Parts: sequence; C-alpha cells; structure tokens
Amino acid sequence: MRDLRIGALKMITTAWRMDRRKTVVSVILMVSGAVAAPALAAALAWMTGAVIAGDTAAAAWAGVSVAALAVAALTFGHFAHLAYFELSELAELDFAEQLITLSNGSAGIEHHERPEHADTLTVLQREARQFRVGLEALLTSAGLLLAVALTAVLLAKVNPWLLLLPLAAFPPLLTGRIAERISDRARTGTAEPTRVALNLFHLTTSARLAGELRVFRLAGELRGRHRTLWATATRGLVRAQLAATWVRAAGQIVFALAYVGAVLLVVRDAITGRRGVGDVVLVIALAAQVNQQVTTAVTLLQDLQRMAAAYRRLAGLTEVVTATGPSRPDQSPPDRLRDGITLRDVSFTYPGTGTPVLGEVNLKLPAGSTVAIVGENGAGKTTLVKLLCGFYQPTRGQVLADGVDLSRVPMPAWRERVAAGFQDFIRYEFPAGETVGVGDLPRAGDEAAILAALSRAQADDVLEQLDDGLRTQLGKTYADGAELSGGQWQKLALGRALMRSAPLLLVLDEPTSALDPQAEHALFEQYAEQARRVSAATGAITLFVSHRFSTVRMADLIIVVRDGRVVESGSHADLAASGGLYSELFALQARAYS
Ligand SMILES: Nc1ncnc2c1ncn2[C@@H]1O[C@H](COP(=O)(O)OP(=O)(O)OP(=O)(O)O)[C@@H](O)[C@H]1O
Repeated sequence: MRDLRIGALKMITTAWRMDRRKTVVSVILMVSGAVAAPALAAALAWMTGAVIAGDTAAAAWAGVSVAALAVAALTFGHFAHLAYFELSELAELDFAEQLITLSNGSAGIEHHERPEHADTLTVLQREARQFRVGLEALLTSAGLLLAVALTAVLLAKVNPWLLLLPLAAFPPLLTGRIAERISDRARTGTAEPTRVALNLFHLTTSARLAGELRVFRLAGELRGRHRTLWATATRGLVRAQLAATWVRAAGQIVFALAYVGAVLLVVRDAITGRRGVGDVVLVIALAAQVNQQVTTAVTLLQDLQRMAAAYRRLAGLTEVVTATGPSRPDQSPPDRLRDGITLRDVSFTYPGTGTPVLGEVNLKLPAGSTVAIVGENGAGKTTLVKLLCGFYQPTRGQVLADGVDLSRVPMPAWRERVAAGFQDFIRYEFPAGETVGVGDLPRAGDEAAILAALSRAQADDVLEQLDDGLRTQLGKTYADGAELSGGQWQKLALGRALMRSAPLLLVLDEPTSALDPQAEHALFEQYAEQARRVSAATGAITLFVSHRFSTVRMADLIIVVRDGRVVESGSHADLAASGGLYSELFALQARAYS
C-alpha cells in the first residue's frame, strides 16, 4: 500500500511538473465522466418513477438529465484521453530520461556488471510504457473512487443491505493484488533469460555483425538459443499468468454472487410493494455499474501496482547509483601533475566474483611520461585502466594523483581530467565533426579543435574521403549516412579521445587495434613526440595498452602484467636485456614478423 501511495504521488507530481493545465483538465474531465454514470442511473430511476406517476413535466426534465448525463458518461472519458495523452507521452519520456541518467550517473560502472542490477534495468526498460498506462490508471482511479462513493449512497437509500454490494468488491480487489504480485515475481524471475535473449536478438539482427554470423554460420545456432531462452521466460510468465487468473477468478465469483443477491432483494421489495419500479431500475443499473467499477478497479490496481513497482525499482536503482561514489569526496584533483600517479598496494576483485583480478599492485606512473602496459590476454591490463579511470574503486589499496587519493575525489571532477580511447568504442552516428567533437563537449562545435584532434589521431585521411567533410552524416541508420570501415571508425574514436586539451591522464586501451601495425607505429611515434611536449606543461601521463611491441618499445616506462600482478617494469632497453617475460614476448613477436 505504501508503494502504491508513493507511486501515485510521484506520478501526479510528474504530471503536474509536466503541464499543470492539462493535468487539471484531465482530472476534471475524468472525474465528471466517471461520476456521470451513477448519476445517470439515478436520473433513469427518476424518469421511470415520473412516467409511471404520469408527471409529464418531471418526466421531461428527467429525460433531459438522462440525455445530458449519458453524453457526459460516454464522452468525457474520450476528451480526458486527449488531455492526458500528451501528459502520458511526457511521463514516459521523463521516465526514459531518468533511466538514461541513472544508467550513466554513477561514479563507477559497477552496477552495470552486477546481475541483479542488470535484471532491474531490464525490467525497467520493458516497463517504460507502464508510466503512460500508470497515469491513465491514476486519473481513472480518482473518478472511480467518487463514482463508487456516489453509487454506495444511492444504494444505501434503497436498502442498506445493498451496501454489501460494493463491499463484495473487496475480495476481487484483494485477489487482484495477489495475482499481480504473482506476475511481478515471475517478471523478476524471468528477467535474466529475457535479457540474454534480447542480447542475442540484438546480435543476430545487427548489420555490423552480419558478416561474422555468416562466416561461422551461427545464425541458426543463435536463433535456437534465442528461442530456448525466450521459451523459458515465456513458460515462467505463462505459469504465473495461469495462477494469477485462477486467483482473480475466485475473487470475481464472490462478487457475482453478491450481484445476484442484490437484484433479487430489490425485486422482492418491489413485489411486496415496499419499493417502486424506479428503485428496481436504479438498482439494476447501479449493480451493473458496480460490477463494471469492480472490474475496472481490479485492472487499475494492477496498472497502479506495476507503476508503483516500477517506481520502487527506480528508487532502488537510484540508491545503488548514488551509493557508488566516494563516501567522502572532499578533495579536488590536482591542476597539473608534478609527481605522478601512484598505485599503492592495489588489489581488485570484480563485484559478485570471488577471484582477485589484481593483487598488491605497486606502481608509479611519473608525471609527463608515456607508459605502456603489456601482458597476455586476461592478465588484468584493462582492469588496471578501469581503476585509473575511476570506473571502479580498488577493493584494497589506493590510487593517488600527486598524493590525492582518488577515492576522495568526486568522480566527475576526475573524469574531466581524464581522456580515453577504448577498443570497444562507440560508433556515434552523428555528423563526422560531432562524432569527434563530443570528446570535449564544451568544444564539440569548434572546427579548429576538431581538425587538430583529427590530425593528432592521423585521421585526416578519413575526413578527405567524406563528401561533406565534418558535416557528413555518419552511419547506416540514416538513409544518406556514410558508412565507414572499422579502422576509419576507430580513427575517429581516437580523434575523439584526443579532443581534450589538458587531461592529466590520457588512456588509450588498444584504440588502434583495427589499424595495421605500421599505421599504429607511425601514429604513436608522432603522438608520443607531441605528448612529451604537451606534458612538459601539464605533467600529463599517456598510458596505453597494446599488444604490438613496435609501439610499446617507444614508451618511457613499460609495465608487464601477468595474472593480475606487475611482474616487470622499466624501459624497453632495460626489460629487453633482463631476459624476463618482456624479452620473451618481444622476441616471440619479432620472430613472427621477421
Ligand atoms: N566485468 C568483469 N567481471 C568479472 N570479471 C572480469 C570482468 N572483466 C574482466 N574480468 C576478468 O578479469 C581478468 C582480467 O581481465 P582484463 O580485461 O583486465 O584483461 P586484459 O589484460 O585487458 O586482457 P585482454 O588483453 O584480453 O584485453 C580476466 O580474467 C577477466 O575474466
């Protein structure tokens, strides 16, 4: 009940915030339309009584009232619909925006990787429409409550025993709630197979992956898996629906018996002459309405409960997201790095797993240096990068920027000083200039800055091939959008990473994997040279992850990671001469290329 109250309050404040006039008009129309129905029954009874009594004037007035109330009862709801249609659209948009903000609003990305939060997100994504239905349900409920009250008064006037009729509405309401809880549990229980199935659906329908699916002839296999998962989820939902339907039907049977009893009662009173024919008409009309009111109330309650559950989930998610930031963000990141970034006894275990991925990492990334991280697949390189970007907090130990503990720095402030390019970059289907410019939002439209970033990323050639230069719309989602090759998209992504003019840390996690080794080498050679010059002023550190030793060897400092531990660090010359893992991997790659 508390959830319901909170949900209703939130929904109505959202509508009020969106458009006050439309909210008021919707409420008035909805309430008047709903109250008109029992009033119509009363007018019918009045008309029948007047006709039987031969009172022509009263019968005429009653007839006019019947006509007016019938029009109100039948049409106000539709006009209300017009008024709240836009409100509902806005409520859905408001919800979608909240979800986008929440998905991206946390300091870290931990909640994305926890299955229970991923499940909550999946349910919320699917429940987005519930916010539109919820508003309609709320407005209808307000009218319904008044209609029920008026109906109760009219029935009590005929025979107080008839008040039992609305009371008989409670069993269906109760069973309706139980049924909705059963369905809600099923939705949560089937969230995981649904999420995985949706993911497979996305994979199998994405134009980008069509080639790989064909080469491996995976479409059939994935379609089969998709079907199995979907069937599992559907089985769970259908089973719950069946149980819910039986529970609901039990409540409705109680009401049906009460309905028959009420009609028999007033017919008996009419036969014995205690009540007039008008009262029989009134009770038959009202009893039918009570039946309708109960059915509507049960459906509304389901909608309201789903809306309340969606708000509850949203609140839960908000709590998780706001709880992931530093507990005492009382420090600011340094303006420039003088000493560097230090990792002190850093260990890390991904949330929800028991195996440490990084253990006791002690590292110093000197200010102004270019640092390369190397290691075999799964060694922990990207995880190290994620900690430096503040996506996660270390499970133990500290990351310090010039002595300032990052766990005490508000993450948005740290992120403003970090620039990054990842292997899993996003293909923003914007005009080419914007695709690069969003790397530094305040300068997203600054053509000179964009061209400079593209030149740093050695991506001028991509631009030359675009018909309309920076203004060329990218992406096949648009009919006239230009499609780029994987390497071209990656070059633009690299340009985006290089948009920020004065980051303290530039992270490049295999951002050039789609380029050929020569192109990567040339790019880094030029880039490292520039980075050294720029970092003389800001102390910026450039950290890159690469599997290509021709690139790695250019770094001032090379860090070798194995099984989550730093096993070697030093310059290329030192490490190559030491005969350790680095020299072994280097020699292996050199042989492969020679
Ligand atoms: N989100 C996650 N949840 C749980 N474990 C993870 C997660 N991401 C990575 N891991 C695990 O952490 C370990 C290190 O992964 P990481 O991505 O840091 O390796 P890497 O050195 O960057 O590898 P690669 O060269 O293949 O990119 C791996 O064993 C991986 O399975």
